[in-house]
Amino acid sequence: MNKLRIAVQKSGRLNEDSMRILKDVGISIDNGKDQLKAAARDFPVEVFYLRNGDIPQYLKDGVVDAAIIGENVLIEKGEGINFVERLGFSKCKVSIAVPKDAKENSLKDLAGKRIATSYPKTVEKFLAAQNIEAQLHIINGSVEIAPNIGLADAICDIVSSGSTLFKNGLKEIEVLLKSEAVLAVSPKIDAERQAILEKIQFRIQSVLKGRQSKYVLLNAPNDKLEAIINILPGMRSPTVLPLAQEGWSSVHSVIPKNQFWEIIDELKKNGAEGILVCPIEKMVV
Ligand SMILES: Nc1ncnc2c1ncn2[C@@H]1O[C@H](COP(=O)(O)OP(=O)(O)OP(=O)(O)O)[C@@H](O)[C@H]1O
Ligand SMILES: O=P(O)(O)OC[C@H]1O[C@H](OP(=O)(O)OP(=O)(O)O)[C@H](O)[C@@H]1O
Ligand SMILES: [Mg+2]
Repeated sequence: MNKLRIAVQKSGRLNEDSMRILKDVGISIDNGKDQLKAAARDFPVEVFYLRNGDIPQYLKDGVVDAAIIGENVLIEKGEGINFVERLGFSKCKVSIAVPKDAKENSLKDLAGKRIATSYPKTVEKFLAAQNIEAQLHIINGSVEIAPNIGLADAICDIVSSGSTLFKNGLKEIEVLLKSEAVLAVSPKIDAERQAILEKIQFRIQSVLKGRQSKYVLLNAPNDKLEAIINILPGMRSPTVLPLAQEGWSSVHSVIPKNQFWEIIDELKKNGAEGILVCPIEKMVV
């Protein structure tokens, strides 16, 4: 049987979360990064450890069938490569920034100026869409230093917390795109490997849904049940079980993680007691 070849970043910001999600979907790899290629123990998958920036070309050539990669890199270098799943980690923006006291405040102000970036195609596309011509200086790292050393008037690079911009005395003036890690697929993938990929994709979806949810258990007096059930969404509807103590019930439900505190406050206000909250490993709906 052919194995699905998945590329992940060898080392860097995507590596740890990529390996974790593979492990969570049942793809365990014995020996890691020292080998550039490793077979999974219990699934028809081979993992290739590559530089993030090289992965789009491997996907185009069909040397790997799928990859975990930043959407920003696909946009820059991965024309014709689709992704099938957003993975919820390595969230960042690709933004243009200028020195904080500069008079430039928008993309239009950059006409004729020098922009240092590792994302030349992305910048060119955005400038062209607004009929702006600027000079691009392509550099591979430490882009934020360029204005301070007189190399450029502006930069275009990844922004996450904004602390690198702040430390280098820069201000963001335009967000070109938002990015996160995605599961990308080679246009050359064959049917057999596509079927393996679909299995993995299904498993990833249940892991991601689990990560976005919490399992809640609570006790409530029976006369408060209706109000409490109205607060709780549940997968279909909450489970209600009688407690040994008469007049009381135990209520179980699944709630979205991002509404967690609001829901807990409401539950308490409406008479819930002994609230327990548990993580959900996987959720198949
Ligand atoms: N500060 C950040 N916060 C969140 N995500 C980030 C951040 N910096 C980079 N990323 C995301 O992680 C990806 C990998 O970044 P990283 O700096 O580890 O690798 P790289 O140097 O761009 O690539 P290579 O593997 O080719 O050396 C980026 O393409 C982006 O999607
Ligand atoms: O907004 P922040 O949270 O400060 O993150 C942004 C910084 O993170 C990335 O650099 P990284 O640390 O990956 O170093 P690199 O340039 O060597 O890739 C990116 O290139 C920015 O410089
Ligand atoms: Mg980086």
